[in-house]
Amino acid sequence: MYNTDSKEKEYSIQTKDVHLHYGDFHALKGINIAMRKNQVTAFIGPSGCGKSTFLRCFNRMNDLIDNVRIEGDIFIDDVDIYKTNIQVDDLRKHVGMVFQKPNPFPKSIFENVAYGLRVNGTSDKNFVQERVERSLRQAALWDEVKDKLKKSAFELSGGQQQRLCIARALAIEPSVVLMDEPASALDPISTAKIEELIYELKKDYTIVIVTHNMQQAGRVSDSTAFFYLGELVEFAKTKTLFTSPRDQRTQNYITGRFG
Ligand SMILES: Nc1ncnc2c1ncn2[C@@H]1O[C@H](COP(=O)(O)OP(=O)(O)OP(=O)(O)O)[C@@H](O)[C@H]1O
Repeated sequence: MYNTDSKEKEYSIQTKDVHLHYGDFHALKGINIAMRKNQVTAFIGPSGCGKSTFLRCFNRMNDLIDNVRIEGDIFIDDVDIYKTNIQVDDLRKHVGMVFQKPNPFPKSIFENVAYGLRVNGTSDKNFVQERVERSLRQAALWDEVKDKLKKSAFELSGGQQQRLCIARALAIEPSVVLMDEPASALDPISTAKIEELIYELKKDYTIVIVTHNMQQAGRVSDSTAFFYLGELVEFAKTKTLFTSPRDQRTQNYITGRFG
C-alpha cells in the first residue's frame, strides 16, 4: 500500500492543514509541511509548542488520548493515514518510534529486538537471527552485546538501552523513524553515539526528531521546523534556519531570547 520506491518519491511525510484539539485546547494550528525521504528533519521550539503532539500524529499515537480531534491530511509514503482504511498496527510497522527514556522490555537483549518479528508471526529461526544481528549492527550496538545476547536488557547502560530500542524499532524495517528527544536522558558520550547513529540511519530511513537541543538539531538534521504556540513558524534547511531565519520569532528563539 505504501509507496516507498526511492526513485519515484521525493517526500516521505506530507501534511495539509493539520489541526489538533485536546478538548477545547487548540494544540496544532493548520500545519503544512513536506519532509523529504532519507533526510533527518528536526522539530524545535519552546516547551508546549506542539512538537511531540505533531510527531505523535505520524503513527496515530494521539488516538489513544481521550478528547483528541484531528483535522487535515497526513500522507505517509502517499497514504493518507487518517482517511484511508488502514490498520494502526500496519501503520506502526511502517512508522517506528523511539521515546525519550529508553524503554526496553523485561526480556533478553535478543528477544527485545526479535519482539516485533515474533509479534508479526515470523518464526524462521535463521531469519530472526539474521535480522536481530543486522538491526543491532545498524544501531551500532552489536559489538558491545554480541557475547551477551541472552542477558537481560536491563543490564545495559542507559545509552546502550536506547540503542537497543532503536534496534528494536529497526528490526521490523520501518520506512520512517520518529524520535522524541531520544538523547535527552543520556550522558554526552551516549548522546554523541546516538547522533552519529541518526546520521548513519538516514541512508535507509526517513527520520523525524524532536529536540530541545539546538546544537543537536544543527549537528544531525538536514531540515529544521520551528514551532511556536501550535504553529509551524518556519521550516527550512537547517543551516539556513540557524543562520538567516526569516521570522523574528525564530530569530528570538535561536538566539535564546525565549524558550
Ligand atoms: N494529553 C493531553 N491532553 C491535553 N493537553 C495536552 C495533552 N498533551 C499535550 N497537551 C498540551 O498540548 C500542548 C503541546 O504539547 P506537546 O507535548 O506537544 O508540546 P512540546 O512542544 O512537545 O513540549 P515539550 O518540549 O515540553 O515536550 C501543550 O500546551 C500541552 O499542555
